[in-house]
Amino acid sequence: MWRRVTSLSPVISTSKPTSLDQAALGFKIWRSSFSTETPTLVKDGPTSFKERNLFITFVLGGPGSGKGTQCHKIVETFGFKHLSAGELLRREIESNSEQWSQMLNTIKEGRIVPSEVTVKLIQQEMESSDSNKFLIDGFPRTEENRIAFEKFTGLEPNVVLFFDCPEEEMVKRVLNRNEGRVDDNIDTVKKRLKVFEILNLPVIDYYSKRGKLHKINAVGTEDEIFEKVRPIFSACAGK
Ligand SMILES: Nc1ncnc2c1ncn2[C@@H]1O[C@H](COP(=O)(O)OP(=O)(O)O)[C@@H](O)[C@H]1O
Ligand SMILES: O=c1ccn([C@@H]2O[C@H](COP(=O)(O)OP(=O)(O)O)[C@@H](O)[C@H]2O)c(=O)[nH]1
Ligand SMILES: [Mg+2]
Repeated sequence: MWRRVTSLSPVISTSKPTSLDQAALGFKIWRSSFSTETPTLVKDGPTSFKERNLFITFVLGGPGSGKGTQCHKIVETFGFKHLSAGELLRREIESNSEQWSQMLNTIKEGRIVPSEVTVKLIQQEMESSDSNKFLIDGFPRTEENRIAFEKFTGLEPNVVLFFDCPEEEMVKRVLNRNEGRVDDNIDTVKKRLKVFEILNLPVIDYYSKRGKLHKINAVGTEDEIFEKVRPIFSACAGK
């Protein structure tokens, strides 16, 4: 039986760091030097971020819920710069960066890469872009990701989108995605769904409580879903 993973009152506490939660899920933990108390990135972010008056959108949802697809439509219509956290990690793996094999194993097992790595990649992309409107797709995945992003960039999202999709539909879409991804197989998808429920729903809950969350029913055609997304940005973009 598939369930709809939309409960916003998770049994798991929202305030604990992910390493414990990942351990609770039975995962081996990728030990990183990272701790939110010992930053290796620039704490509070580069001053240029504050001067740039950025508009940040986080795009969340389970695997296959349509985040990337809707981001492309938002970019076409509203001209955001799209940063997919998963794509940035896959690019790092392909470039044989220092920790590529740990990243690859983490993704294969559906676990979450340490915040230090992901935040650094996102921050670098934001620094090198002229855009002042960013769609950050598939991040933050955990409360620890969220806290690390805020701490190191000094930024918070203006808007958070949550594509709410039944598990059965997400599984069907992922297994038909056909992009040759190492994590698009039934075993990894089951793990990713579990990780989504335990680690990502608390982040969604956090933004819901702060009035930033736009929950969108992600069942329907791509165009039907985009018609629910459009009004969220029309108000600020005049379209
Ligand atoms: N509304 C939709 N209905 C059916 N298939 C969809 C829909 N939106 C996206 N897809 C397809 O589902 C797969 C997963 O979509 P994607 O945007 O990559 O999701 P995510 O980034 O959330 O994992 C892709 O093959 C995509 O073409
Ligand atoms: O902030 C992130 C984003 C992605 N991932 C890893 O990258 C995988 C693929 O992420 P992506 O967003 O591309 O997957 P999608 O949800 O779009 O299918 C995830 O399962 C994680 O293993 C991660 O560790 N941290
Ligand atoms: Mg995606």
